[in-house]
Parts: sequence; C-alpha cells; structure tokens
Amino acid sequence: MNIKNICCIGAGYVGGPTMAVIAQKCPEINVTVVDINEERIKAWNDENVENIPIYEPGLPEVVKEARGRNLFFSTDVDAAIDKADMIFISVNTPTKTYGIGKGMAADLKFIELCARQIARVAKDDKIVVEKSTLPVRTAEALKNILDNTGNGVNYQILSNPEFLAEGTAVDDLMNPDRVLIGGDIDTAKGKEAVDALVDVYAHWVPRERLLTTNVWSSELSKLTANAFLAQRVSSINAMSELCEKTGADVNEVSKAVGMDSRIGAKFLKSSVGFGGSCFQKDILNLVYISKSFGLHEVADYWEQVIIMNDHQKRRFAAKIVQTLFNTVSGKKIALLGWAFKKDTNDTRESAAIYVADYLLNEQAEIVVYDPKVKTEQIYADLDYLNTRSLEENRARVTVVDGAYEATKDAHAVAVLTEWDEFKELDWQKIYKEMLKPAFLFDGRRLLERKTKEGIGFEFYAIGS
Ligand SMILES: NC(=O)c1ccc[n+]([C@@H]2O[C@H](COP(=O)([O-])OP(=O)(O)OC[C@H]3O[C@@H](n4cnc5c(N)ncnc54)[C@H](O)[C@@H]3O)[C@@H](O)[C@H]2O)c1
Ligand SMILES: O=c1ccn([C@@H]2O[C@H](COP(=O)(O)OP(=O)(O)O[C@H]3O[C@H](CO)[C@@H](O)[C@H](O)[C@H]3O)[C@@H](O)[C@H]2O)c(=O)[nH]1
Repeated sequence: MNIKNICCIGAGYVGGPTMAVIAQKCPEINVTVVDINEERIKAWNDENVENIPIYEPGLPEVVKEARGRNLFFSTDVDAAIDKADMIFISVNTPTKTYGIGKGMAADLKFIELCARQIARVAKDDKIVVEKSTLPVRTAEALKNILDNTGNGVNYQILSNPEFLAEGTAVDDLMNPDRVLIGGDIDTAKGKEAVDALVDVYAHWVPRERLLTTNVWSSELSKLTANAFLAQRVSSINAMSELCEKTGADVNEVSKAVGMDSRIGAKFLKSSVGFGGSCFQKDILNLVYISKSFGLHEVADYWEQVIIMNDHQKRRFAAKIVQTLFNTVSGKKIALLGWAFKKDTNDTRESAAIYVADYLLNEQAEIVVYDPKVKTEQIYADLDYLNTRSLEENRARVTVVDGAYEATKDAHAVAVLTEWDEFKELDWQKIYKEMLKPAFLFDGRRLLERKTKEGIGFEFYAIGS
C-alpha cells in the first residue's frame, strides 16, 4: 500500500519537525499538519521561515524546502483527516491536573478528542499512528472509540513513538538510532499497515534501523527509554552531591565510569536537574501504571528518579542562599538561561523555573537573560506555579536582552542553561560590574573554574 496523503494532528515540538522531515524526504507524499491553535499555525506559515514557532537548529531550511510543495500547515482538521490515508496523532499528553491520577497519570483527553474527530469525519479506511507518548495499552482504547463511534470504516492502529530530543531534533530525525513501529503484525491488514509506515521511513532510514514489534511493546518501550535516560541523569546527580562532600569531581567520575563500554559515556553530565516536557511526565506515568497493577516496588524504584531530581534543583538553589551569608533578601541574582537545555526555546519543566521560585520565596530580586525564551513565557512559567500573585512575579523578576545587563550590579550569577554563548562572555567585565564578593554558580559545569577563580569570582560548580 502506497501512502499518498498524511495528516498529522498537533503542530507542536514533535508534529512540526517530524512532519517537515517526512515531507522533505518523501516529496511524493502530501503532508498536512493541523492544529486547533490558530496562532501556532499562522507562525508555521509565516513568510519568513525564521519565525516558525519552534526554535530548532536546521529546521527553517527543511521547512523552507518542503512548505508549499508537499508540506502544509492548516487549522482545517476535518479536511485533512478526510483526505489522509495515514493520520498521525501528535497532540500533547500532559500529566493530569485533576481527578483520578492527578499529578501522576497522563491526561488523554486530547487523544480521545482526536479519536472522536477521526471517527466522525473518516469515510474510508485509515491507518492511525500514535506519535504522542502514551501509556501502554492506549491503542486498545483508541480502537474501541474508533470502531464504536465511527462510520463503519476499517482502522489500523500503529504505535510509532518519537525519540527526538529538542535542540537536536532535525539531526535525530534525519539519523535516528532506530524507528520503532508497533502494530498488529499477526493479521494481514495489520502487517500491511506496518509495512506502509516502514516504507515511509525507508525513504531515508536504513532498513535495519526500522524495528517492528507488537503495539504494547512499542508503547512501553518509549516510557522505558525515557525512564532509563532520566535515571542516568539522576544517578550522576546523586553522585555529584557525594563528590562535593569528598573532594571527588563529578566530571572526572563520569568520564571514568563512562569509558566502561558496558556503561557508555552519554547522558552522564551532572546538572542542576533535568527538565523538559517528557522525562518527569513519562516517569510519573510509568509509576502510575505500575501502581495500578499493584507493582509497588516497581513504582517506588522509578519514583526515586524524580525525587532525586527535585532534590537536585532544590539543593542548588539552597546552596546559593547559604553561600550568600544565608540570605538573598533584596539581593539581585542574575540567572543566565531559562530554557531546559541549550538550542531550544522550550521551557517546560525547566530547572530554572524552580530555582527562581525558590529564590523568590527567599525574597531575592531576579534578573533573567535567555537568548531564545520570550519574556511572556518566563512570567507564564512562574505564574503557573501559583506561588505568588502575577503582580509580584512581575515586580520581582526582570527579563533583559543581554547577559551584561543581567549581571551588572548583581550579588550573584547562576548559569542554568548551557548556552554556548555563556562560555564566550567577557567574564572579566562581568566581574568588574558585579557587587563584591562576586558569586558565580555554575549549574551546568559549563565554565572553567581556574580562569573564573583567577578573575576573582567566588566560584561554585555542581559536583566539585
Ligand atoms: N517535545 C518532545 O521533545 C517530545 C519528544 C518525543 C515525544 N513527545 C511526545 O509527543 C507528544 C506531543 O508533544 P509536543 O512537545 O509536540 O507537544 P506540544 O504541546 O508542543 O504540541 C501539541 C499540539 O497539539 C495541539 N492539539 C491538542 N489537541 C488537539 C486537537 N484535538 N486537535 C488539533 N490539535 C490539537 C496543541 O494545540 C499543540 O499545538 C506528547 O505526547 C509528548 O510526550 C515529545
Ligand atoms: O547528561 C545529561 C543529559 C541531559 N540532561 C538534562 O536532561 C534534560 C532532558 O534532555 P534531553 O533528553 O537531551 O532532551 P529532551 O528533548 O527532553 O529529550 C528526551 O525526551 C524526549 C521526549 O520524550 C525523547 O524523545 C528523547 O529521546 C529524550 O532524550 C535536559 O534538561 C538536559 O539538560 C542532563 O542534565 N544531563
């Protein structure tokens, strides 16, 4: 079966880049990305390709090549569903904020709305692809809705979780370690659907990296991969605290450990704590699923990854307060970086939000500079925590356009995102314009201790 028309519901951090790359690599397939968020679609269609709503290195070039040729962004969800042979669901699946499973389970209301919309609109057979990260066995619920509320057409449900990381999305999509496709491979129709999706990716991904499994393995593998990755970060962060007490250096430990080929070097960088929209949400979801099956030891095991991460964020903020003679009240603290990692404008669950909130509770005056994050986003992130009034957040937090403006007259500077440009700053100038003693806290192990201490900074870096 040859796919001619793809529709993707959800034009976010996954739907946008993923579909742009599919469209670029498969010029004979029409790809329409739809979203209910009109502003987002407008930005994807902005004449100036630099204004697309997601900042990802290399993405503007891909969009430029395919947009208007075989890549389209639209708010007409019904029309795109109607036309498509294959529909990707790439909507958000945040942690539930109400009711049963509040604070743990994935909220599947957006997924269900998509299923009901597909069922209402579809007049011919469709392959429905779960691109969103979902609890294991969600495909069953999707099929139930589609089969019972649909127009009697045949649906095949595939699971095709996305493994891209933000900041490197285009490269991850162009050269994936593997593409995972879960389907009903024991039936002829199921196998045909899996083959159709394999053929799409085979345009550019070597066949040996196209991995097919049953649907449940595919759904669960995505949660497992994120849990393992986050666990590595929490493991090295746990060691960072021990390093600080013992004179060991976490970078040296991480290098020594990572050179063991059984362990591997990646994802062993100690930090102020992992952020991003996925790790915490997906582990909480895993914990919830485990508990719902009565697997309490399994649940506790994974929950510890989150507990450690929360501790790391808190302990970094507490270190700032302790070092500044146990009070930051009325003191200006400059935060360099707000995004959850470099090369993205995404701030979801960024450690910076929690560090700022902690310092604000200690009555600090916060000044933030991030090269890609918009001012409204920074306020929105703080408001979302509901710790203090919107007015107070605006009165106590200032967002500026440059690092020198942020650090001038500050009591302390904290590096919270590993943006390359922070390495290149004129730290001599920053030191000169700060209050003394000038405290510098490196939450990313980005800066070299020797040169900073040479300038005169009181320097603290995570894990040493
Ligand atoms: N962000 C990542 O790096 C990443 C990586 C892999 C997997 N994932 C998973 O992919 C999914 C999407 O994540 P994201 O970061 O792209 O989210 P996102 O919030 O950036 O985008 C989701 C989009 O879906 C739209 N939407 C929601 N309901 C809709 C509906 N009924 N009809 C049309 N549009 C609708 C929203 O308006 C939003 O623009 C999540 O399940 C996430 O866990 C994310
Ligand atoms: O050694 C490391 C590696 C990462 N991090 C932090 O961990 C967080 C997550 O980073 P990363 O995994 O690179 O970015 P994400 O975009 O969140 O990607 C993760 O989450 C996605 C969503 O599910 C998956 O698709 C990806 O495979 C998975 O890496 C960030 O705050 C990083 O700063 C560290 O502190 N130390």
